Amino acid sequence: MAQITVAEVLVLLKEHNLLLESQLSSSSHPFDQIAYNSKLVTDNCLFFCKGNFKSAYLDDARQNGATAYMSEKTYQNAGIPGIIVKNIQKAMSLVSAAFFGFPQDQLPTIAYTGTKGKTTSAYFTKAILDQTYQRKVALSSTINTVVGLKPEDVVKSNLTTPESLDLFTMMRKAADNGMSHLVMEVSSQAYKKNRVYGLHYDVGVFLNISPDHIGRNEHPTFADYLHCKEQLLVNSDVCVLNADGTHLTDIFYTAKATTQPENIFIYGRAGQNQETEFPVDVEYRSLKDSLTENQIQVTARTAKAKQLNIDGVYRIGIPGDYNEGNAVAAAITSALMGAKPTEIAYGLANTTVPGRMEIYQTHDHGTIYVDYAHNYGSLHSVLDFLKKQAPNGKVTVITGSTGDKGIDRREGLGKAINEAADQAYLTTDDPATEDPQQIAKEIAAHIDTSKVATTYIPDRKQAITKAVSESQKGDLVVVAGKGHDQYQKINGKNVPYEGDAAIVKNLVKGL
Ligand SMILES: CC(=O)N[C@H]1[C@@H](OP(=O)(O)OP(=O)(O)OC[C@H]2O[C@@H](n3ccc(=O)[nH]c3=O)[C@H](O)[C@@H]2O)O[C@H](CO)[C@@H](O)[C@@H]1O[C@H](C)C(=O)N[C@@H](C)C(=O)N[C@H](CCC(=O)O)C(=O)O
Ligand SMILES: Nc1ncnc2c1ncn2[C@@H]1O[C@H](COP(=O)(O)OP(=O)(O)OP(=O)(O)O)[C@@H](O)[C@H]1O
Repeated sequence: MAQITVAEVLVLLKEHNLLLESQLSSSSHPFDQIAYNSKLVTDNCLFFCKGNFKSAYLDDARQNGATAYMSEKTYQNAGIPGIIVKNIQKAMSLVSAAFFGFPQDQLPTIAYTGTKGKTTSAYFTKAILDQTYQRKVALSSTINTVVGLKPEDVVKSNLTTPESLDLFTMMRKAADNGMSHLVMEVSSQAYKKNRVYGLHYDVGVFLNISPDHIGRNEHPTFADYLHCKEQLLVNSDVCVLNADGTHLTDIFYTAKATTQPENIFIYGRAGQNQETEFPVDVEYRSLKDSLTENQIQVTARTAKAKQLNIDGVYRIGIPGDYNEGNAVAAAITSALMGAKPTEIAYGLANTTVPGRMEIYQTHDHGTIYVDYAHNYGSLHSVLDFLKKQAPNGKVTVITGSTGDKGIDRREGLGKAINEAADQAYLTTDDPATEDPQQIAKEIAAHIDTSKVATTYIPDRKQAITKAVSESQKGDLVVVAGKGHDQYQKINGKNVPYEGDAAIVKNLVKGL
């Protein structure tokens, strides 16, 4: 049973210079539970007060069995003693790791960060390593969290990277279930909010960065966004970097500050004019990229890369030329964890990722793609790819954009549509407290509507139905932004929604 004593908590906090005051004397009395949500508190619990906290939650926690609290401020009438710390998020992460017995020591971890491709790369990696390690690969991703082999060990995720206490809980379960590795996505918010403070990874991958998540409640500036993402490299033993993205020099020197260059692997597309003074270790070239799959040739260029033993031709079961880079990242990280080329080949050919370039064929109408693209970088990649693949077919996109966050996405989506789509249906996507029609207008402001026929249909299902049923053979229709999400976030509520994939799946039956 997981436990931690008061003395252990205090030593840990002192070691990290986080302790301000303790109203508890250092003792070997253990806490049986730790929690940050008062509703989940049980007997003899150490309760963390963090975030948008109300003192009523502390009363609730005490009534449910909390015997001490930890917080950045003192609550005079708490009725239980407090441990006051400089930074509650950092303290909670450190205490959670210790409470659960440092599960990361039993679970070699591959972590992905990047503006785009984290989920896809994580799924590729899990599919490969599942071959090598008899499916015993745990996963922490935006879509699902996997801690074991039973159906109940797979649950839907709430965040891309969970709160620290939840992350260490899942890692403990995975280790106890005999899982051999963990593949996880690490968002920039996870660093901003210290959800992964103190966690080290065996391999950390920096996929790419482009402006996103900048604004209210997220990152104040691009520099802050980049800084947060780069923390993954500072906390990784081996770093894998993509030469095809921007800011490589900055990213490389961040990695080099804590990692020997022989443990830094750079991969890139052959013939690409990369922004790099560093040699590319693993090069790939596209042999085939079609509307249904890719094929790549991977070649090691340096001595350390040759030791990975991954040279060869690989088929990738998910379309989109940008998935070639995601696949190479997964091949490198899997090889570092012991995967053989046959296992890499199987994993890359057989991975599917819910809501990422899912293909739905019709008999007499167009081909429909359900994809999670919801900013400039991703929508541009998808539309650009499809336009190149079907120069004579019409490319139609159905999309909206979120309210109250990612405001700059509206311009980005409009730009991407303007560059490569022939037709756009603007609709609703998690408008929160905003008016979806106003959001659509802001997207449309960046579209030359004399060139790209643009229509606003508020009901998302109606917009999808119209676009799909009007498409002709050879046309390509992209339903972008929501994938399998089964809700619309409206005025603080998750309003049930069928999901793009479910709607399209039903629609194409009769077409
Ligand atoms: C702004 C922000 O980061 N908020 C996160 C934060 O919220 P918070 O700590 O302020 O929590 P809160 O819900 O306001 O409640 C305050 C505290 O009171 C407690 N409480 C509350 C009610 C009660 O009855 N009793 C009680 O004890 C809560 O458990 C909590 O500890 O901690 C919560 C988990 O503990 C997160 O769910 C929440 O993420 C919000 C919802 C969120 O969606 N964040 C997004 C921006 C995010 O992190 N996204 C990234 C992906 C983006 C990317 O790709 O970069 C992600 O990793 O998912
Ligand atoms: N390497 C890439 N470069 C550009 N676009 C990509 C890349 N990989 C995936 N995409 C696009 O981004 C979308 C989201 O991909 P994925 O879920 O793998 O990324 P993510 O980093 O997990 O995204 P998010 O943070 O939005 O959850 C895909 O549906 C696809 O449109």
